[in-house]
Amino acid sequence: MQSALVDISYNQWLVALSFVIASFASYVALNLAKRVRSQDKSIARAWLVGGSVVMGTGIWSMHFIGMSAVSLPFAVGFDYIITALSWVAAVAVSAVALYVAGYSQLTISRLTMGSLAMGAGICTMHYTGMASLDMAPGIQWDWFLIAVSAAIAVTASAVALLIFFMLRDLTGSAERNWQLVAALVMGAAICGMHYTGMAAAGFSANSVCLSADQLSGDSLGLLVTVASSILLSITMFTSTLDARMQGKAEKLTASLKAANSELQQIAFRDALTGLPNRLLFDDRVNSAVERCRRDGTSLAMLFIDLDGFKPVNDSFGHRVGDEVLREIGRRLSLQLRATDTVARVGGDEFVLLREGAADSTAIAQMAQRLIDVISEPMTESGHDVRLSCSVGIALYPSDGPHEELMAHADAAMYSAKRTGGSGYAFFEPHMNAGVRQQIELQRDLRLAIERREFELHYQPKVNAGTSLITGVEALVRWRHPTRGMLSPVLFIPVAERFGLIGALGSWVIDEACRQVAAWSAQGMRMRVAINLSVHQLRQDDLAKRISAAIAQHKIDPVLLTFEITESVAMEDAESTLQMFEDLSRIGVKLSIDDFGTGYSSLSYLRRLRVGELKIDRSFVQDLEFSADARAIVEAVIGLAHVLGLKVVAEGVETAAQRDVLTRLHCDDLQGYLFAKPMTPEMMTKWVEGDDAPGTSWLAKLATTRPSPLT
Ligand SMILES: Nc1nc2c(ncn2[C@@H]2O[C@H](COP(=O)(O)O[C@H]3[C@@H](O)[C@H](n4cnc5c(=O)[nH]c(N)nc54)O[C@@H]3COP(=O)(O)O)[C@@H](O)[C@H]2O)c(=O)[nH]1
Repeated sequence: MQSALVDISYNQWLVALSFVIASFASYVALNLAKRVRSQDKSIARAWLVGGSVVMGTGIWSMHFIGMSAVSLPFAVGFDYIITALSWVAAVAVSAVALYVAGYSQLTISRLTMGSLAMGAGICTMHYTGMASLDMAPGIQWDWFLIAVSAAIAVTASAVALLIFFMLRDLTGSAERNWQLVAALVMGAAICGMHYTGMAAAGFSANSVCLSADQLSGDSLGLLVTVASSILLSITMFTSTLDARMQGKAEKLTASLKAANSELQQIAFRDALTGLPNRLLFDDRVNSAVERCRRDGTSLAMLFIDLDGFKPVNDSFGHRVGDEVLREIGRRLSLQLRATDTVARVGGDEFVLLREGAADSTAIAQMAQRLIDVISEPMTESGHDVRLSCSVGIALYPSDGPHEELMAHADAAMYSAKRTGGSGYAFFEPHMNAGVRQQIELQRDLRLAIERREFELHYQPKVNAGTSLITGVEALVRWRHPTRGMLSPVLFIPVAERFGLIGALGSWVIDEACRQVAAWSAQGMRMRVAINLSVHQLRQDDLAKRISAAIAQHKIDPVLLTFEITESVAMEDAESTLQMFEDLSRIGVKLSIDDFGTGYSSLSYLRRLRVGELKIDRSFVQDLEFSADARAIVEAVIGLAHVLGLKVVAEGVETAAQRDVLTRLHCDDLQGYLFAKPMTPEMMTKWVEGDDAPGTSWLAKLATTRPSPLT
């Protein structure tokens, strides 16, 4: 027979306190849930363990304070062991919650399993906690309210998980505000479960609490509140600090990653097309060759050179040319298989590497496909462009060691070009003759740059009217250890092709400056003209390098003239204009070499800050016999004078040529008639010539003299 139940009343302050603790614990729990998602697995694990203890303690204290809020008409106390077990249950619930929160996605099954496990844990904690009140007679339970409290526990857990996953994408104050709202909702849900659970318990009026002598006392609730609040606050502080540090570390890692990929992009990518550059391509070839050796497979290298790109660049301008190259890069990329690599290795040159090249028929089909896609018309900046390409193919291992593969593919490409372009050719040994020589020359050239095997020779220019020397042109020679003195015609193109012209050109500039300084020291104020190749002209720091050499040798910049061929000056008008501006700003003079072989426009010439035109040797040679050549030279001289430019005729070999040029008012003359290029020592003697040594550096050439040959 059941006895009458006592009316349970609650201390409202403690109820309110239990709500605050529940909300605080929820707020901290939401913070901790983010920490267990740390990238660093060991940090995540540490937060899971520590977080479960703290969060469990927080929830448990709420429950404990809630139990203490009940006022019963008899003394109560809590069984030590059972109370400790209820704490263990709270920690276990927290571990489940944090574990589920650690997943990157909340699936239905995770939500269901997680909330059921958490609900079960909360109920276990609560009812174990209730069981720590050892009552006689026992507590009379209202099973309906128990079921409701269990439902609230499961629902509150589900809501907590959902809220956490929803909050994850928020940042800053929005995140903090919503976290607070969510914590209050969760606090209310936890209290709802707890007090429903409490309402399910009925105590007989004649009950005695057998554990009254164990955990008890009025200040116990306060003690638990203070202890758990301190614990929660410390955890909250640590977690916030960790989040900040991790945020900073993540930002640092992200910016390091970005800087790294930017560096990679610069180092290994062609800036214009974004394709791999020569460096990256060589690296891929090395790896591919390794695989071929290991697996006994083969690979193909296709060298693709555009037919007709230069006229497009010249007529439509550099910007359209760039767009065309980008489009070609894109078209080639679309033809790639996952293991292929395509790179841009020169102005209009691309190379494609195909691993596991099955047979030559398949490769030929591929080459034809590349030609077809490149030949498709394109419209760039309103200009219709139609190009084609020549493709040279070299296979590994059949076409030789991999160091020579690109040169062989290149040679095959030239062979395809020679037969009219828009076609492909497989490498054949007879194509190799020139290639091998170029490779050897390139190798020797690298050593020569290190060993300084070069010399500058100087050829005078004389005034057509007075025959006074007006300056000299510096011409480089290579004293090859076995082949003797080599002409720049042989090695300058190789230096340009293999990227060595920068180093060689810098040496020439430095040596010419040194010689100007040496002549100055001897009392000879000699003007020296230096040739610049296209690659040098496109070096951003060219003006800086020249300035540095001028400063180092302490010479007057006006004594230096830089000669750039007309076709190079025309190739990229905008950047040429810019570079000429930069060079004239440092005080050096500029001259257009081989004039008449390119297609300069008058307006362009006016904008270029040049002071001199050099008429190409081919016109000079025809002067004696061709009226046309005379007419052209006369027109060029007239035009140059109108523009305020000095005219130099190069390649003057006969007295008759000299006389015609003098009659046409050409300013200066240069050629074998006066002297061949010579060493600086010979040049000094030649200059001093008939005059008493050291009296004057001006050699008055009344008649042509036999020239010292090199
Ligand atoms: N980028 C650089 N180019 C350079 C440098 N040094 C030379 N060069 C270029 O190499 C080309 C060949 O030069 P070189 O063999 O020295 O021939 C020069 C003269 O020897 C030759 N010349 C001079 N007078 C006559 C002549 O009466 N007849 C004749 N058949 N040849 C003659 O002409 C060359 C000079 O030409 P140019 O430069 O156009 O004034 C040549 O293109 C050089 O420019 C270098 O350091 N860097």
